[in-house]
Amino acid sequence: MSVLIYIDHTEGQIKKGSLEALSYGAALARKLNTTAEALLLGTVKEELSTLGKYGIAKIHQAADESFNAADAQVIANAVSAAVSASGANVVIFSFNATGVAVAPRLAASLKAGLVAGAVALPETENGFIVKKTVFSGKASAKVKINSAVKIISLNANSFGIHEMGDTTAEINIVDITPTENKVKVLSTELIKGEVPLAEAEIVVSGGRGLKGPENWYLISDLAHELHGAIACSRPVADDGWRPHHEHVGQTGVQVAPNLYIAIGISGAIQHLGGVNRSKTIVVINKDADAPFFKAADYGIVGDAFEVVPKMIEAVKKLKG
Ligand SMILES: Cc1cc2nc3c(=O)[nH]c(=O)nc-3n(C[C@H](O)[C@H](O)[C@H](O)COP(=O)(O)OP(=O)(O)OC[C@H]3O[C@@H](n4cnc5c(N)ncnc54)[C@H](O)[C@@H]3O)c2cc1C
Repeated sequence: MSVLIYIDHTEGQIKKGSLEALSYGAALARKLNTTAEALLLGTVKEELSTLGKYGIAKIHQAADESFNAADAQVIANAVSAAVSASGANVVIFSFNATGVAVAPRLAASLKAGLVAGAVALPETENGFIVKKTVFSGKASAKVKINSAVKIISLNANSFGIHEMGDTTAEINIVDITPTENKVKVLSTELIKGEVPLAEAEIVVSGGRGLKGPENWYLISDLAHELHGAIACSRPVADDGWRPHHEHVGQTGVQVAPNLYIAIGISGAIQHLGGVNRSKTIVVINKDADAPFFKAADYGIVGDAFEVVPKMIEAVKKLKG
């Protein structure tokens, strides 16, 4: 019996959301009086044993390089094998693209109950009850998992990353080989020079209040100064001002940065559904009654064309 946390990675780097999942899994293991173990499929640049500082006792690694580009079904098959071998009864994923694709497949194969998008540690006094957000973050629900193996995917920024001290994790190389890929990724093209939106710590986002694509320099200049990613509301992408991969919201990319700056965006529920997991939200809008202010941590009522250049200057001054 143990808690097994799946370590997600890209380009040789462990994703920040996985560090949060490790912290969450370790806290859950302490609550259940058991051990926290982690699973890495493929290879990363980091020294794995240092992940002990998040409270992880043991890391199982299946180091076959082809896992680095495996599809969700292959990963689910491998995690399933690791769960059987380690005897884990709780499996934790990040609620990101990998978690969304892999966790349900694993649940089906293990006949396990899954709660996707958890926001707190489970209550374990009377069963195993997990709190999650529903209706695009407008409400929360408590879900009881009754199956022997339980799977949770954790919403970003809902638990935090917690270091426990300089403990070293034991590394256990496991003999799990990838099953055959049903699909094959022939090539991937990374957009160069841009901070990837879904992983960004800071996102600067613009809406129809910017009036047109010719004014987008306000968004890109601020994003550049803050080393942030650029995003937009859906109508901005629909009107062709910006590419669709930058559109955030219920029907676009879901983001959970430390800082989300919304400029000239009204704050419609469909937009908020994709950004309300951000740690800090700053809203700049000339309409004091814009709904976005209700979701904001900080708000500036003002004209973007006056406020944003001043912000850019202030950031430059701070950096200088
Ligand atoms: C099924 C469905 C799914 C949808 N999915 C999404 C989604 O995923 N993402 C999404 O974003 N939308 C989505 N929408 C659209 C959503 O309902 C809103 O229409 C959209 O978010 C509004 O975009 P906006 O805030 O940029 O524009 P507007 O609603 O036009 O708001 C512009 C804002 O800019 C402010 N403003 C104007 N001038 C200035 C200025 N000079 N300085 C500062 N502020 C200024 C205004 O006060 C206003 O608040 C969806 C809609 C539907 C029906």
